[in-house]
Amino acid sequence: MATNITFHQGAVTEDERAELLGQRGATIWFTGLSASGKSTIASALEQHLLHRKLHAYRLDGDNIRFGLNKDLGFDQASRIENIRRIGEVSLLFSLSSSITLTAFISPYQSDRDLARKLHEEHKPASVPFIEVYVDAPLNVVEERDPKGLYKKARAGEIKDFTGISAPYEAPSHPEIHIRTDQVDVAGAVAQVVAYLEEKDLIQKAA
Ligand SMILES: Nc1ncnc2c1ncn2[C@@H]1O[C@H](COP(=O)(O)OS(=O)(=O)O)[C@@H](OP(=O)(O)O)[C@H]1O
Ligand SMILES: Nc1ncnc2c1ncn2[C@@H]1O[C@H](COP(=O)(O)OP(=O)(O)O)[C@@H](O)[C@H]1O
Repeated sequence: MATNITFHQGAVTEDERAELLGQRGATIWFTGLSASGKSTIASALEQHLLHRKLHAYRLDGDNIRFGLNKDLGFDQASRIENIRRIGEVSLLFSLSSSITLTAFISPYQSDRDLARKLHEEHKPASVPFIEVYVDAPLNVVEERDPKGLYKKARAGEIKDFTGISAPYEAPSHPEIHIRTDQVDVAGAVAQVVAYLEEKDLIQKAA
């Protein structure tokens, strides 16, 4: 049977992949308390990027904690392993030229730093890693409490709950700091898009 498939010699380099697909990957790592707005902002940003015809993909609890990481709970060791695996997966997505959005509490600075190191020390070329601190005070997220989890945590029905009975280490030097008690979702997305454009990670909108 005749085919018109053209075979190319040798493996595609990372530069060639970016050239062929018209975009480079990057990982945008959202971190913050439960109900701070990570998923809401990451979803809105994903939609925005897709409508600009950019490849973007969001990793969050729904597609990671119910699949790859369904063996993990919320004790410290499980959270460390959760974030370690997500760091590895996000690197692979970004190497495939996707703009990868991760939306996990990721409460420990050391774990976020490991994910960053994995991206930045990748050979032959580092992969951009953008830490986004989705920041809202505890009283605000407790007031939002969309899933009723803070109420349960206060009542002692959920143990090791971040912000109540488990720690959250706020990023000391995030690339982007979003105060979701002060900006709305559109404003938050605009903040990230402006950063991506300024760093030439995406082209400025026409
Ligand atoms: N003990 C405890 N502490 C914090 N969160 C809990 C807990 N138990 C369940 N949940 C729900 O799980 C979501 C957080 O999962 P993550 O994978 O983002 O957590 S972590 O990064 O491993 O810390 C978190 O979802 P988000 O609200 O989207 O952050 C909660 O809905
Ligand atoms: N500025 C804002 N940015 C993001 N979410 C907001 C904002 N203001 C209010 N919210 C609300 O807060 C909640 C955040 O929930 P979610 O995005 O699931 O948080 P997380 O993923 O951090 O747990 C949603 O109900 C959202 O509508």
